[in-house]
Amino acid sequence: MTMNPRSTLYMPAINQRAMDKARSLPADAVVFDLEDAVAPDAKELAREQLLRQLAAGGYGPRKLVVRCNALSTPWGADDLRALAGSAISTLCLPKVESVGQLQAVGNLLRQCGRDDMALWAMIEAPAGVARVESIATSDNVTALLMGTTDLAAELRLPADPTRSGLYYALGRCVLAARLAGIMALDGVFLDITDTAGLRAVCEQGRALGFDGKTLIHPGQIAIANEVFGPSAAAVEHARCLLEVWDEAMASGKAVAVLDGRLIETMHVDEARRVLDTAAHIARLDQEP
Ligand SMILES: CC(C)(COP(=O)(O)OP(=O)(O)OC[C@H]1O[C@@H](n2cnc3c(N)ncnc32)[C@H](O)[C@@H]1OP(=O)(O)O)[C@@H](O)C(=O)NCCC(=O)NCCSC(=O)C[C@H](O)C(=O)O
Ligand SMILES: [Mg+2]
Repeated sequence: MTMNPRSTLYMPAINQRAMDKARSLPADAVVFDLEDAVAPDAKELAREQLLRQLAAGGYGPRKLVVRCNALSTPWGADDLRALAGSAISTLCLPKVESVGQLQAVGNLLRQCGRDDMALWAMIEAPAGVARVESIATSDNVTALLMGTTDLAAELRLPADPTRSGLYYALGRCVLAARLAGIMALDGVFLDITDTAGLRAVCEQGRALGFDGKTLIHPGQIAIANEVFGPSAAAVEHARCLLEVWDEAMASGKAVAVLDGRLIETMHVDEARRVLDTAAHIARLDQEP
C-alpha cells in the first residue's frame, strides 16, 4: 500500500479473536502488539501465536506491522530474530529515544539477513521528542508514531481533552516527519465509548498535520477514515482544479485561476495527491 494509513489499529498479539477479526475490519493498517498489551508471562506465547497468524495471512490490502519489545527488555532481541524470518516488512519500535537504539535494531536485523525492514519509530518519551529530527532521518525509518499515553505520563500532564500540554511535542514531531519526508501518525484515544471525543481529537490531529490516527478498537476506525480521508467536496475540488489547470496549460497559458483564486503548482500536486488517495480508497472499499 502506498497511501498513508488513515486508520492504524493496534491489537494485542495474544488476542487471537482480535487478530482474526482484523482480517475483515476497514483499517488501513494493523499493528500486532507484542509490547505493552502483552503481559510479561505471555510474551513468548504471543510471539508464537503471531508468527502463525502472519503465516496464515488473509489480511488483503491492509498494511501489517508488528510492535516489538524494546531491545533493552528480555524479549526484544528474540522478537527481532523471529520477525526477521517472517514476511513482515515493517516493525514498530516503542519508546525510541535515540538514533543509537535504531542502529542497534538495524544491526541485529542485518545479522539475520534483513536490511529491508522499514521501521516505525514511536515517540513517547521526552528524549524522543528532543531528538526527533535525527530519529526521523535515521536509516529505514518511514513513520513517526506518537505514543501520547506514555508521553503525557512522562511529562506529568493533567488529564485534558484539549491535549494542550502535548501541542509542542505533536507539532515538533509533524515538522520532523515533514522535513524527513516520512509519515506522522497521531496517538491513541483511550475512551472507546466516546465517539464525539474521538472525532474532536482526530480533527485536531488532522489540523496539526498528522496523516492518520492510531486506534485501539474497531469502533474507532470509521471516524478516523472519515476525518483523515479526503471529503467528497475535496475530491470534487481537486478534479475541477486539475481540469482548469490542464486546459490552461494546453492553451499555452502560464497561469490558471479557479473560483477567482490563482492556482499554483503546489495546489496541482496536492490535487493529484487527493485524487490518488481517493482512487486508492475506492480500491480498498472493493476488497474484502
Ligand atoms: C480495549 C479492549 C480491551 C476492549 O476489548 P473488548 O472488551 O473485547 O471490546 P469489545 O467487546 O467492544 O470488542 C468487540 C469485538 O471487537 C474485537 N476487538 C476489540 N478490540 C479489537 C482490536 N483492537 N482489534 C481487533 N479486534 C478487536 C473483539 O475481539 C470483539 O470481537 P467479536 O467478539 O468477534 O465481535 C480492546 O479493544 C483492546 O485490547 N484494544 C487494543 C489495546 C492495545 O493494543 N493496546 C496497545 C496499543 S496502544 C498503546 O500502547 C499506547 C501507546 O504506546 C502510548 O503510549 O500512547
Ligand atoms: Mg506507549
